[in-house]
Amino acid sequence: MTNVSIAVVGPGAIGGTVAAWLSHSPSVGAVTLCARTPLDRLEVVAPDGRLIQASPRVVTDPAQIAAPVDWVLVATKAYDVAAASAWLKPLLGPETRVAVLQNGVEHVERFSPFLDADRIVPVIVDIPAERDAPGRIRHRRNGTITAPAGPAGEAFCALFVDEALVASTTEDFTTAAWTKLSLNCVGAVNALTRLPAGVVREEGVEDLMRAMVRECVLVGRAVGAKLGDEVPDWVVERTRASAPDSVNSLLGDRLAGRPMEWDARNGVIARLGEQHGIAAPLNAMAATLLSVVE
Ligand SMILES: NC(=O)C1=CN([C@@H]2O[C@H](COP(=O)(O)OP(=O)(O)OC[C@H]3O[C@@H](n4cnc5c(N)ncnc54)[C@H](OP(=O)(O)O)[C@@H]3O)[C@@H](O)[C@H]2O)C=CC1
Ligand SMILES: CC(C)(CO)C(=O)C(=O)O
Repeated sequence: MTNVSIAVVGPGAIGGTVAAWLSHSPSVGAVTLCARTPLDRLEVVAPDGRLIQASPRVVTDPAQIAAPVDWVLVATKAYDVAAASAWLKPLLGPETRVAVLQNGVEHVERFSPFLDADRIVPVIVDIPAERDAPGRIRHRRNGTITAPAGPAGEAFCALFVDEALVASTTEDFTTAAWTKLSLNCVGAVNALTRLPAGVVREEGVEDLMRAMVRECVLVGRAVGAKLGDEVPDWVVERTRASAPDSVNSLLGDRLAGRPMEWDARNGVIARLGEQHGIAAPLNAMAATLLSVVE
């Protein structure tokens, strides 16, 4: 398919990065940014230092949408989904699909109150990106995008052509989502300490992170994810490999005084753990403390 029309709801760190790259994709026609805070254009510093620029149409009110699009990409934070859903009505035609680019494991559940579940394409993004100002983003390292196998997931992945964002489908989306949640749950350590990735090098922090991930692994297995015993070590290695000054999106929210995705990233482990008789006290504590300090 060529000349695909796309609307990105929530052009922040992830939405802005993806929109900038898609604006240069040969299969993509018009890109529209559905923003809460106005922005003039996108400038993304790519992992190799290139400046990727794009000037898509920016709208700040659903009334400004004149026609439906082929794809809606929602990249707001999980806690902004209800407000973001106001964009859906004018953007949806009979064939429109909605890709949800968010962290957590509840992409479909989050959007089900607002739209038919068969239109929703849940997407896992592993793209470290930091927004310095509206439309100004540092895309720190080449990223991956993972969607479920099937025609919709494949059509979505086909939009991405640059090696900076490698998109692929998986037959086992549950495992992909819980693997990413394993990585994300330890972000609470950064948000609670207000320290970037380098905090992993402080005494005792690696062990705390492994223990948090072990809870995630046990709950993930209970809901069908295939997570090996090596996942806690993998998370620590990945965190150690990040630039010590890199700021994950949870810490980014805390530093900016915004709400935080403590429920989507830690609370969910405790909630689903409780349903399956698995205690997850570290993640429960992280969620509670983050809810208090936000
Ligand atoms: N940043 C990262 O490195 C990664 C983030 N993620 C996940 O991706 C998702 C998005 O995160 P991220 O890009 O960091 O978040 P950001 O806070 O950078 O961006 C979210 C954007 O959504 C906008 N928004 C909120 N409500 C609305 C609304 N009603 N209508 C239109 N726009 C709205 C915000 O507007 P405003 O400009 O007013 O704040 C902001 O531009 C999260 O689930 C996160 O966990 C996943 C992988 C990596
Ligand atoms: C793992 C990481 C840091 C980047 O993909 C992320 O998911 C986030 O910042 O929320």
